[in-house]
Amino acid sequence: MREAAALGLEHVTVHLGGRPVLHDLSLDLVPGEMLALVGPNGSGKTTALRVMAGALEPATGRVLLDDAPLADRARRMRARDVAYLPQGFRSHWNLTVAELIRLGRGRGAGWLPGGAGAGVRGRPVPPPAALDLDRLLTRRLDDLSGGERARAALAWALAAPARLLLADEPTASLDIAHALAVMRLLASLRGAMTVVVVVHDLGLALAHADRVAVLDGGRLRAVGTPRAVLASGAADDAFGLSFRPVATPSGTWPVAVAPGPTGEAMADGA
Ligand SMILES: Nc1ncnc2c1ncn2[C@@H]1O[C@H](COP(=O)(O)OP(=O)(O)OP(=O)(O)O)[C@@H](O)[C@H]1O
Repeated sequence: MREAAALGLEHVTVHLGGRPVLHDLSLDLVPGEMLALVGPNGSGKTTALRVMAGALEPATGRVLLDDAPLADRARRMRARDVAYLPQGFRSHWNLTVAELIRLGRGRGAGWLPGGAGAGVRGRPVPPPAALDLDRLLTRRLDDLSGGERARAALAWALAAPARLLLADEPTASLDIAHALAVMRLLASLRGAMTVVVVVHDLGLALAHADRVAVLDGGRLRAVGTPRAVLASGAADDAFGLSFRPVATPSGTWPVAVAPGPTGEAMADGA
């Protein structure tokens, strides 16, 4: 099996529209980990992901993939190692779901229709059913709902042979059950792939990621285990809310909670 990718950002600064958007961002991904990137709107999550994907050149600093500058890698080689799922991904063509997935495979991978267990160069490839796509394979993208299209887009990204997945809000348009299924699926790829996922639902992020990175105002405010990040207060500061872990009937999940509209927690039994 090929090793999961190691990626590092070294003192990355990005300016967009004449404004600094990322400030001196340094972050090392642990090979095979799942890292959730969280932060308020406009905090720089998409920009950071684009830099990691090599889609955006930093003004200063550099990006290393397996200890070599990403910028030195030919675009085609980059695509073989890094699967980047942009926010609100749209295909140029009105393909069927199966065709879109084949397009992903065209980046050198092998999608296995309906087959689980086998994989791409040793990496397991989830079957379409893992994204609830098995009944949608012959449907065209324009005829799908937003959430169905989002799941097809993730399948496209996962069909690549990449060892690093950069997924920008893959759960944004999904219902709670599909969002949970996607996070569980990404978590199941740990070890074989390094996964960075931008997610707005802090509960999902904290419950599934090995580590969480909090961006705020283009700066990295905290990075660490969900428990440590929650305890650091970085999320509270970034969002201006109060989050805390709660015990659930299924165990001690670090679920993020915020006050209700009145500023009060919901009363027991309400
Ligand atoms: N092309 C651009 N030109 C100028 N400013 C930009 C450009 N793209 C993004 N920005 C600005 O950069 C900042 C970071 O944007 P980015 O998309 O990285 O944020 P984000 O954390 O992903 O936000 P969201 O949660 O809303 O998706 C924002 O203030 C945004 O307005």
